[in-house]
Amino acid sequence: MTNYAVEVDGLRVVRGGREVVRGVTFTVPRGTVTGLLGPSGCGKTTLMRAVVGVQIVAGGAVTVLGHPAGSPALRRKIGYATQNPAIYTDLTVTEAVRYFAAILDAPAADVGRVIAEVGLTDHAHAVIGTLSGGEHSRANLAVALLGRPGLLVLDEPTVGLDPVLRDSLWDLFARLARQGTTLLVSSHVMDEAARCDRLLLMREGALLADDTPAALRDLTGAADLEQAFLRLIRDREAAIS
Ligand SMILES: Nc1ncnc2c1ncn2[C@@H]1O[C@H](COP(=O)(O)OP(=O)(O)OP(=O)(O)O)[C@@H](O)[C@H]1O
Repeated sequence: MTNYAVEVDGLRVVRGGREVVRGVTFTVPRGTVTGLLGPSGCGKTTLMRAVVGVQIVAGGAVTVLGHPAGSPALRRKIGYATQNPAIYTDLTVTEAVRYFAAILDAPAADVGRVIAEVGLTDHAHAVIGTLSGGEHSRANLAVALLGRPGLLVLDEPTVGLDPVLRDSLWDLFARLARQGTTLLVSSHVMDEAARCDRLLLMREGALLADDTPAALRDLTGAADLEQAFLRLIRDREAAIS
């Protein structure tokens, strides 16, 4: 068994006639939280879609938990929470999570567990359409946790959450990683980068860096990761011109 949950080699993706992922290569070690960071439109969602196996790719290879991305063998091994919650708004949180648990063949006890893990126990019987944006996206995240998938791919799971909730979700991600789950989490909030074991910094469809937060600070001499990212961009642009 390889030590990597995700292996991406020379991935290229064309969308709307434009190459939006341009020959990206990286690995994600098992049992870690890897942050995928970069400005809006840099290709984070597209890269995640390729890992989940729902993106047509123009070139390269994506291997997930030892199988080619999109293989039927991976169907229950990946939890994917998209940016736009895909959960029925006319059901209660418990009804919706129970519905997906049945589809995924997840144990019945998982329903209460995942609702508690995203901090929605007090809203378990609220209709999803009446929840706030942050609660709605946490209900969506709960579905991704069903069945304890080996890989969680979470697209901006903390958008719209207050700092306390964001902090508790990052605690949850770290706890899941300690239990052996691998997490690939996108964000464009740089202060969340410090909570990751490894960072993939993306810009304009290419990877600027693939390292630990500490190594990125050392490499750039920057005090915080936002500055480190800006310095990497500046150095890259200076090298090109
Ligand atoms: N369905 C689509 N058709 C054509 N182009 C698309 C499509 N979806 C995304 N793109 C383009 O692909 C590029 C990468 O988009 P992507 O959604 O992967 O970026 P992102 O980094 O996730 O952005 P954000 O942080 O805003 O979600 C963008 O230039 C976007 O305009």
